[in-house]
Amino acid sequence: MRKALTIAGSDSGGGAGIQADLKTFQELEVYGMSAITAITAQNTLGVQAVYPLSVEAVVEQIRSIADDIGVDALKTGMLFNADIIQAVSEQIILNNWKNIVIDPVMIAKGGASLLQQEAVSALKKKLIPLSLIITPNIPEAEVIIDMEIKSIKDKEEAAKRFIELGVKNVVIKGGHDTDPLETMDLFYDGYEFAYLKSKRINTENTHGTGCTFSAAITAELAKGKKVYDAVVTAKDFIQAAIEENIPLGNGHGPTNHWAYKKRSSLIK
Ligand SMILES: Nc1ncnc2c1ncn2[C@@H]1O[C@H](COP(=O)(O)OP(=O)(O)O)[C@@H](O)[C@H]1O
Ligand SMILES: Cc1ncc(COP(=O)(O)OP(=O)(O)O)c(N)n1
Repeated sequence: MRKALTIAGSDSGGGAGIQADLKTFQELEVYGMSAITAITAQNTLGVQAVYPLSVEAVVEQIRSIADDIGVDALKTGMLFNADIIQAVSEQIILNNWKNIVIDPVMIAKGGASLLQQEAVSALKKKLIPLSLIITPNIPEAEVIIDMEIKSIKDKEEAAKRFIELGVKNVVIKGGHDTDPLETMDLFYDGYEFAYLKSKRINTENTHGTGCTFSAAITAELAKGKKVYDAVVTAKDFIQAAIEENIPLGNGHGPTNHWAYKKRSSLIK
């Protein structure tokens, strides 16, 4: 059984964070494990409260997993502060883990901050150089790379600058693109660009799309897929999950983690 770890925050509403990651791991048939960095009180309307855990609590969870079960691939989501980023980076080096997916979560849909501003520098200096792939949305890429992204050319330039930070691959996601009909995720491995396009689904229920997308990449890497192939599967997974989104609550509802597998079994 292949094993995937998520180091991220808990979303009590179940649409994003640890909960979205574990649902995705399950659907893609890898064994899911978690190290929780923060507990959020959250629902479809937004984040009502954030309770970060201590560095010690985060490290102890990672150690318990590393010492006994092992990890084939891991992703990070909400890391909240520079001390947690430093500690997670140290654990990655100590365990010589290579299949590292960074979802540089910064701000939730309702505007709540999930990463302290001063932690961006630790993310750039400590964690990004250790990672196999990073999956920023456009606002996150703009903060990390410190440039405006308005066009495909800008996305390409930002992708090149990510590689200069030491990460091996990057996907700049297109959920925040202005095109009303299409989303385009730009993949770059330092050599070639690939443009992953899909029909934009007209829905408010997109809570947790970034978490689910990066968790799907992690699951596929854990199974031994090549990076680009993992990204292509993740794009199909998130497209199906958004198309069959679940209208729960009064705000941004979650995506449907069952949709991809349900469709695959119908195709067989
Ligand atoms: N309305 C939509 N229709 C189709 N795909 C979408 C839509 N919104 C987001 N996506 C896809 O979901 C994934 C997450 O993207 P994005 O929303 O940019 O991330 P985040 O949740 O981190 O802000 C990407 O693959 C993106 O193309
Ligand atoms: C605990 C937690 N982690 C991450 C997020 C952000 O998730 P994301 O997939 O970027 O989705 P939205 O916040 O845009 O819906 C979160 N909200 N909570």
